[in-house]
Amino acid sequence: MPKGFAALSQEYGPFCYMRVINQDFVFVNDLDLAREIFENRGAIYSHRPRMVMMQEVIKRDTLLFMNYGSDFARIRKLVATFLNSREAAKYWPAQEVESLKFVLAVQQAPQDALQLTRWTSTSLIIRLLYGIEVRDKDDVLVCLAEDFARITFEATSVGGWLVNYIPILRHFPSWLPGAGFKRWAQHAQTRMDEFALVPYLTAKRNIAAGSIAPCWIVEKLLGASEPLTAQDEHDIRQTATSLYSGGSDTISATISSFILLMLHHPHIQKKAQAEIDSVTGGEWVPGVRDRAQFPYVHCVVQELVRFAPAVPLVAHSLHVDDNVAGYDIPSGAWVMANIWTYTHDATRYPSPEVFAPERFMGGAPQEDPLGFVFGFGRRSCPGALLARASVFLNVVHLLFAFDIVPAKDDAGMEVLPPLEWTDTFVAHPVPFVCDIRERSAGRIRLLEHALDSLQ
Ligand code: HEM
Repeated sequence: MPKGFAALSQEYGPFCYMRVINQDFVFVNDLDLAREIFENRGAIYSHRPRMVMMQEVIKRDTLLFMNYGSDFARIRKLVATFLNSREAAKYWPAQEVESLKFVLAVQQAPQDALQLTRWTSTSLIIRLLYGIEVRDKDDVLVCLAEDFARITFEATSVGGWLVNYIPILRHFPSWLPGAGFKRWAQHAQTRMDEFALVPYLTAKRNIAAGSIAPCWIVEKLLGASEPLTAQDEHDIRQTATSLYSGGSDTISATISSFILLMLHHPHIQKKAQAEIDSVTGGEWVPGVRDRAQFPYVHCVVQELVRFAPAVPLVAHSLHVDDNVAGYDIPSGAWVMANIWTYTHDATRYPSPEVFAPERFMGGAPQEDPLGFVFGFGRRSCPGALLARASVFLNVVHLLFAFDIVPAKDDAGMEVLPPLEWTDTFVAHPVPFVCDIRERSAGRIRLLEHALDSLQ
């Protein structure tokens, strides 16, 4: 999908307009224009489009789907009590624990590396929000996060549901012929309710039993100076669900992309490992506070999010007609930030199809994609700092411990999986196999020791 939309941009330029049935779509294909629209004109362009299936049939009210207004402001303010730049370092120890657990689990079951990326990202967010430990990759909370991501994609896919274009259909009873979408929605709603309620009710039970680890929910439920109203509790639950849904799939996709890209670029893998080895001597395990000592690893992370942005396309909307650079943008249009196109713009990133961390080094580095792959303006990703620290940790710990190499087929030939990504809202590499080999037993012992000292 992103490549398809990028092709549209090459054909039609910085703006591309299309109408599907009765719905207007505007693709913003140029980064400067995106900044003008989503940042300078953020007071107008911070709504989300009307997505009837998601918002009104399945009735999801997570932050990602909320309109800009007073409810949004209230939830975003609560989000800021969990994620803000002053408190980011507070989470580093937990992030280091989760990253080390992840790498040690990969050592035990390298064939499960991709599923383990889902486990580690879900585990981190669940632990910080709800104080619950997610024990393994088959845990119900990991499955719920996976289902949430799948249902979100299916419910919001453009052209997927007639009800998105003819909203009155949402009033059809589910037994009528042609109302199969209602039955699908009922199932989706049940699953999404479970996603919101299972961790929340588990945390509340643990609070009642006096057996909960420090976490955001405890701070909010027990730390309030006045008794909580039903609205307060609803907001706390909604905020936690918003963060759980925003955080689990995106980091997992980024780390899976990293593994795939390392298979294709062994010389870059070796260069990053050489940096890690020269700094650590292979004798200590890096943490978040050591980031500045690994400039090349940082460039690998920048190139990773440029080459394979986890969220390649983002929809904003507006509630008044507007005109930008001579183009009319009608009220209610889906105004799409075509992030994949910005990261593959050859005028900004020469030879964009080449994976080259070196583009961010030297006296004239190319623009840092971390400045825009998390979105724009008032809707930009609140989890960016947390994500940046976790991606760094996962990358540096994987490279410290392993060589990531192609698997071999029955004839002993190396199999290099294709560089292909799913066309879902969060883009994962198409599932692939690879071989992940320990660099030395001593390094694994160091990781175990680092984990013991943090727990
Ligand atoms: C590599 C990891 C991540 C990437 C690439 C990413 C990217 C994005 C993007 C592009 C948006 C939409 C911004 C816009 O509309 O302009 C977004 C929204 C959001 N993200 Fe992230 N994200 C990541 C990790 C996280 C994490 C770890 C969390 C939570 C802990 C999170 C929570 C959210 C939420 C709640 C929203 C909705 C914000 C709103 O609608 O106001 N994200 N993210």
